[in-house]
Amino acid sequence: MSATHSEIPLLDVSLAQRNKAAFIAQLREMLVNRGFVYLQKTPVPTEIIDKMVDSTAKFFALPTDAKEACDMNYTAHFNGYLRKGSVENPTREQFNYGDDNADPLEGTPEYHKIHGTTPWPDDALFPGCRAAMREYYNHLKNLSLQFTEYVAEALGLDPDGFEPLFERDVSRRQLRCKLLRYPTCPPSTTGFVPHTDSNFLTYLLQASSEPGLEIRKPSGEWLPATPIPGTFIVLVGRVLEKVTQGLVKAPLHRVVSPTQGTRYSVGFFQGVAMDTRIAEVKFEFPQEVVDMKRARQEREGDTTEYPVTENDRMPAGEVVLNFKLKAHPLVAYKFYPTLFPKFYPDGLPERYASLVH
Ligand SMILES: O=C(O)CCC(=O)C(=O)O
Ligand SMILES: [Fe+2]
Repeated sequence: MSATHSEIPLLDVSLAQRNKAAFIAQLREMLVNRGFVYLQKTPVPTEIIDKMVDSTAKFFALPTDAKEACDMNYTAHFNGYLRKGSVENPTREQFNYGDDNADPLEGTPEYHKIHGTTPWPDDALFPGCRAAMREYYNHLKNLSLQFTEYVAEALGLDPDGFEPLFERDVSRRQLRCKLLRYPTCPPSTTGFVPHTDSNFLTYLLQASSEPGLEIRKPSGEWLPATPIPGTFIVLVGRVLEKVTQGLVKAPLHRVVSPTQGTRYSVGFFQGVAMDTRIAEVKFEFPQEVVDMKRARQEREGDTTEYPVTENDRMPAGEVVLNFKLKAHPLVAYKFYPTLFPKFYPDGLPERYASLVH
């Protein structure tokens, strides 16, 4: 079943230049009432998107040993290739990359190591891979900087209202690109389990025509997030939900594997500064927006509260690192020896022992 047009909130980003007030009003309605938006007519040029779509398929088509030469377990930074077969990725393959000029600064806390270089494929095997992906990253970075201002305005803050959450040095922002490949599977095979994103905002490019992404509606039904060429789906993450006390909600979403063809997607994940402690950041939102939230909560019977948790008192980078160390035992073993025993008191799980080298 495909989604009806009215269920897909399409936002024309070029409207911001022509009629800012109308644009902000539309964005506010979409953010508060849905938690996701399809952006169309963004400043990201079509040829940059096309090149990224092409590069994504080409990366995964590399021989296995070329992909494994970029294994995520070769660096401390959770960038690189992740073969299928792990608990979080039973069927899909993944490649993560971040900023190439981002190795941790001397004397910073250990969790600053989450930010760093990427093991790229050999340029002789895939000429131009890194350049095309870097170009896409830079465009998405600019989009995220601009869109964050729009989100602040839509929620009644000044355009730079969310700045206290982010790294002051724009070159050290917590941004990561994640390429995904979902192969053909039997009907109803999970490609990625239902989850909410943990970050601030996610900008998702569906890089093929195969369906599969679904977003849960408040009624509990799953809405197919049909791929629409030239659009990015922006999903609210849990940090944004938390710092707005639920003015905007992080939508639950999942991927059902394709039953024919191959599905590709590219997520661009925007996180807050590594040293930000969510509990220490406070915003004042106008009554008008708070009233929209109340109306939505009443409609949906939503009584969620947002108490301060232990994680909210910790630096955001430490929260991310703890989560990643649980998912990547070999990286914990090789690069975080002082933290390793806390997460793996019985040592490295058996199936990883053969991979230590
Ligand atoms: O592949 C997709 O379209 C979505 C992936 C996703 O939700 C995620 O990796 O967080
Ligand atoms: Fe997600």
